[in-house]
Amino acid sequence: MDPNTSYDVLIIGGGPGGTPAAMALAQAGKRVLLVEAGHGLGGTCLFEGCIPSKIFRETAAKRRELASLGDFGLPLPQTEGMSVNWSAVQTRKHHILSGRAQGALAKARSLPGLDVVFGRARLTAPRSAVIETGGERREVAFANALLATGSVASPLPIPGADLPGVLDSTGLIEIGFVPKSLALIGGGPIGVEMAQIFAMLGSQVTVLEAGPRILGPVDGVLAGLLSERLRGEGITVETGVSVQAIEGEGQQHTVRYAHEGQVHTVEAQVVAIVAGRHPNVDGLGLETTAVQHDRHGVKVDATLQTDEPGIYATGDLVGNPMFAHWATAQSLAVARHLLGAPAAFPNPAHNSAVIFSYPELGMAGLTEDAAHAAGLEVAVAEYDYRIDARAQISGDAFGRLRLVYRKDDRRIVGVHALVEGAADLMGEAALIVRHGLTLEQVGAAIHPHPTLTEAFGLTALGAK
Ligand SMILES: Cc1cc2nc3c(=O)[nH]c(=O)nc-3n(C[C@H](O)[C@H](O)[C@H](O)COP(=O)(O)OP(=O)(O)OC[C@H]3O[C@@H](n4cnc5c(N)ncnc54)[C@H](O)[C@@H]3O)c2cc1C
Ligand SMILES: NC(=O)c1ccc[n+]([C@@H]2O[C@H](COP(=O)([O-])OP(=O)(O)OC[C@H]3O[C@@H](n4cnc5c(N)ncnc54)[C@H](O)[C@@H]3O)[C@@H](O)[C@H]2O)c1
Repeated sequence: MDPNTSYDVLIIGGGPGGTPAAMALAQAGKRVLLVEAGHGLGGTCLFEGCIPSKIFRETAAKRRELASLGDFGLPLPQTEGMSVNWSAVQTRKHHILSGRAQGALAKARSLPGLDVVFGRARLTAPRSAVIETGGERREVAFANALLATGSVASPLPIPGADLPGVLDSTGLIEIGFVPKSLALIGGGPIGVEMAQIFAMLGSQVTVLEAGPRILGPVDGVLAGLLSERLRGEGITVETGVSVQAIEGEGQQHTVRYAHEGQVHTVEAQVVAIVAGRHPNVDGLGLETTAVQHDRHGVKVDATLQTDEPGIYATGDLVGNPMFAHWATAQSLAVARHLLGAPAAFPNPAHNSAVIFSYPELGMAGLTEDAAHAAGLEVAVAEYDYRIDARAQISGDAFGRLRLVYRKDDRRIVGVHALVEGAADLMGEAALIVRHGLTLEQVGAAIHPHPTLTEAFGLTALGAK
């Protein structure tokens, strides 16, 4: 075999589902080809998702903080209606993104066994692929492949969805101004995060959600509290709607939707469709292999192997859950598996995540509903962050902690926290559910005072 065109492992997609496996396999001595269609390593998470959206949130949160400084004995003049230098925010974003992409590429290029190629890969048979870069074509053979091409925004089949001024989440990440008004179609993690970011920056925001509530799969009590918070901050949240059409052009749009049998309209300068994402299989050449997929994702077994022996898939391409850290955990597990090492494939019952709403909503393990659906007999111990010392000191004593535990052995199977700072509580939460700690074990740990994490011990000790 030609060593220039033949690889131990071909990895398609340089996001969190592809790059970690590429590096781990190359570090272990495998000859690996990593192909990325974009212009840098990092995927949706780095260029259009996790990182840029949190960069925007940081600016929005700082603006909000400045506006509340008077409550902390620091009255500043003219914080009300403070303008936002949006081009400076976008420049800061580009700076962070390019620095991170350069760092990832430098690390990848330092590994002798790893070839990184920027181009589009397409499978041509179960053990071969073609890579197209500009006008050039290169054919490669491989022993194993990992497909990690992620997901793309799902379009809405309604009139006006393809109007030039109607954006998806990538369009919002690239937007050149803070809109006066913004209508978001979809109240999932993207809709909620964007709603609060732009509302904090001064936009008049409407969220139109088809389901009975925003953030359908998360803890219902916390989603309800967050929904109240959004409404209290002037965001219009409509649930149970059926969006019918988008009209308008340039800077003025009208969204028509039905709600409880009545037709309503909302006017907005910018409309964004953020109604879910689906696996990115287009042009991947899956039809030349036995790999099977449907609209939810590529079919895989417990070792993330597809129906084509030797070809694996990870991350958003496999479907829900769609999180960067989940994609990375899968990627590293596939690498270990291919190296013949014991691999712990990630278990959804142990996943953790944070919705970067305001306040943050963190979750690890099962919700109460998911535990019941799994046939577990569970109870919930709750803590109200209004009485919490740290939350009171921070000036935002709002939110709830909910520990879902099994009634038989008092093991905690789910941790759900809505409080500003919840993101940093999820490390402990992930360990609690991953290792099945009991209420008594968590209660016995000494949590420092005054911190938000104290609530874990207090809630565990106070459970019936
Ligand atoms: C607005 C937004 C905010 C988000 N925020 C968070 C967050 O805060 N936390 C979190 O955990 N998750 C977040 N996510 C989800 C997260 O971005 C994804 O779950 C994660 O990026 C999935 O990683 P992946 O590697 O599977 O796919 P991707 O990151 O999408 O990477 C796939 C890569 O494959 C490349 N590719 C596609 N086709 C080909 C081809 N034929 N040849 C070569 N390369 C190809 C693409 O260019 C892309 O770089 C967010 C997503 C969005 C859209
Ligand atoms: N902080 C994070 O970890 C984070 C942040 C953003 C996105 N993400 C990930 O990215 C993925 C995509 O996020 P998303 O929010 O687009 O998807 P989602 O599928 O999680 O939510 C989409 C929402 O849109 C609603 N919807 C669907 N069709 C609709 C319609 N016609 N009209 C109105 N509402 C409609 C759905 O009911 C749902 O509530 C998610 O899987 C999520 O895990 C994660």
